[in-house]
This record gives sequence, structure tokens and C-alpha cells, in this order.
Amino acid sequence: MRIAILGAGALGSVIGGLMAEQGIDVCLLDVNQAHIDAINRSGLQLDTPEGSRRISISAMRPEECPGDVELIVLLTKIFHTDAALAAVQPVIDSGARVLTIQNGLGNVQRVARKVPEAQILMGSTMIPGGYVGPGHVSSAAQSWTVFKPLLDSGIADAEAIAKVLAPVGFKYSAEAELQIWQKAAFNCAMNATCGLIAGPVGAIAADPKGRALVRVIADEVIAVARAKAIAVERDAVYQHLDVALAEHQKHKPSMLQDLEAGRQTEIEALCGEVVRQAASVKIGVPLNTALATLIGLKSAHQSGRQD
Ligand SMILES: NC(=O)C1=CN([C@@H]2O[C@H](COP(=O)(O)OP(=O)(O)OC[C@H]3O[C@@H](n4cnc5c(N)ncnc54)[C@H](OP(=O)(O)O)[C@@H]3O)[C@@H](O)[C@H]2O)C=CC1
Ligand SMILES: CC(C)(CO)C(=O)C(=O)O
Repeated sequence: MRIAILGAGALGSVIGGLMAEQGIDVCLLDVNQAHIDAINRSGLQLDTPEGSRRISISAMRPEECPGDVELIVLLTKIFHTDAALAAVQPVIDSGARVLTIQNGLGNVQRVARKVPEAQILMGSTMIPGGYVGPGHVSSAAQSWTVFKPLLDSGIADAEAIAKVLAPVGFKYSAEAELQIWQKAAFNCAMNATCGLIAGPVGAIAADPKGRALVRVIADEVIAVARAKAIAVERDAVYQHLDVALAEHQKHKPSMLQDLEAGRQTEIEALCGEVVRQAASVKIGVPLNTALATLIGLKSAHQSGRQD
């Protein structure tokens, strides 16, 4: 099965590199020309706790995606989804499946604007990725990825894909939709807080007040999900937080990486979306409201742009 990673930045390059190391037939699609050129010239440098190595993998622009790709793993930032999918539309029209494992809420609806429902897979990942520079990424820890098809008619195909991707920790899960909410609860707490304090996950882990705060922020998201009859498990969310606080201490969450690079953040698909959904079920989410506003203000102050 030929696979393409669409959006090969911090996380996409890590996942693509891990796949290539396992002998999976994978290529990277991105618009960062310096990154593409460096990978094609000298290989992808991947730093993990197991060591630093160079991995041979081909990188190209999305419009150059090979026509026989059967699975596209979507890992652009969510506000680049439309443009990225448009560039690979001929491959989608040939039947390629698209798996979104982006953070945040509403990804499936965005993908469905360009991809037939029968070709959509959705999921969530805890694998951390950091962009060091052109051709060079890092990952602080190994972790899981779960996914399922949007339509039940795709379950057999999704299970077949899971077998191919098992060496990099991808699993089929009937609960993937629930996991997307659980991961969003985690990200509202962890990414927005690290973004505000401008420190890695370890900066929260270092202080019991920080560890308590992220749980209370996540609790608001859990309350909204439950009011919408989505059976989010508090223990599962707390476990994600505990894993990150223990194992991702050096990791800068993607939102902090964006703020440091002066880029748009995904705050509107995280705390911002929670605020909107909370209003629809008449629940107050003061911490998520404050975080959405503060990250928006910080972005605007740094770059003159409002996310
Ligand atoms: N980083 C992490 O640890 C984790 C990230 N995630 C999620 O994964 C997704 C990706 O995050 P991350 O890897 O950090 O993001 P990055 O910004 O590092 O990577 C996204 C890449 O997509 C590229 N891109 C932009 N527009 C297009 C386009 N039209 N076509 C193809 N590529 C494009 C970007 O190029 P350019 O920079 O030039 O715009 C960049 O190289 C996000 O939804 C994030 O929340 C989930 C779990 C962990
Ligand atoms: C890697 C992780 C889970 C943060 O610890 C993440 O989701 C992010 O950085 O966006």
C-alpha cells in the first residue's frame, strides 16, 4: 500500500520517517520547499530518545503526489486542510482514502468538503513532533494513534490499513470518535497553557498547581461533550494528561511551536470551538473562554493577526 503524508511538518515528518524506517511505502507532501529540498538531498534527520538518524524518504509538493497513492494521512494544520486537499484532488478522485489525525474538533466536516464520505478515516494521535529545521525533526516519545472510517462500510479496509501501520503504533478503534474529543480536552488544556506560559510540557509538570489546572480546563471540555451525549471518559483524559506530564516534558506542544514561529494557531478548533459548543448546550466554560481569548490576543499582539 502506497501512503502519502500530506503536511510533513513537525508531526507529519516524524510519522512519515517512522513509517519509512519500518519499510512502509511512504512519501512526504509539503509546501516548505527548503524542507523538501533538504530531505531529498540528505535524507530526513529524525531525533528520538532512541537516537538520531537519517532516513531515506522522498519529499515533494502536494501537486506532485504519485497517482497510485492509496492512503493520504492528513497532517497539515487544520486551517490548511482545504488548500492541501485541493492540491491532491486527482488522487482523491482516483479513490485514495484520507485519514485525518489532526488535533481539534470539526476535522471530518472540513475533510468532507473535498473527499467523499466513503473515503474518509478519522482518528487521533499522541505522538509528539518537533520541527528543528529544514530536513530535521524530533520526537520526545513513542505513542499511540487510533482511527476508524467515517462510514461503517469502510471497517474492513480500515482494519487492513491498521495491519500495515501497526509497526508505527496505529490501531483501528471503534472508539476513535470518542478519542478525538478526549484528545481535544487534553489539547485545550495542555496546548493553550503551554502556549500562554511559553514553556514545554515539563513547565506544567514541575508545579502541582499547573498539574491541577490542566485537569480543571479539561473538565470543562468533558462537561460539554457529555452534555452533547458524547460519553467522554474523565479517567482517559486524565491519563493522557499524566502520560504527557511524565513523558513529554521536553516537548513544546504544536500551539507553542506556532506561537514561537509567529504562525496562526489552532486555538479556534480547540478552546474556541469548545466555547461555541458550550453555548449551544448552555454550559459555562470560563477557563476555555479565557484561554481562547488570551491565545487570540497573544497571537494578535505578536503578529498583528487575529486567529
Ligand atoms: N506537533 C505535534 O506534536 C502534534 C501535532 N498534532 C496535530 O497535527 C497537525 C500538524 O501539526 P504539526 O506537524 O505540529 O504542524 P506543522 O506546522 O509543523 O506542519 C504542518 C506542515 O504542513 C505544511 N503545509 C501548509 N500548507 C500546506 C498545503 N497546502 N499542503 C501541504 N502542506 C502544507 C506546513 O508548511 P509551512 O510551515 O510552510 O506552512 C508544515 O510543513 C495539527 O493538527 C496538530 O495539532 C497532533 C499531535 C501532536
Ligand atoms: C504531542 C501532544 C500530545 C502534546 O503533548 C500534542 O498533541 C501536541 O503537541 O499538539
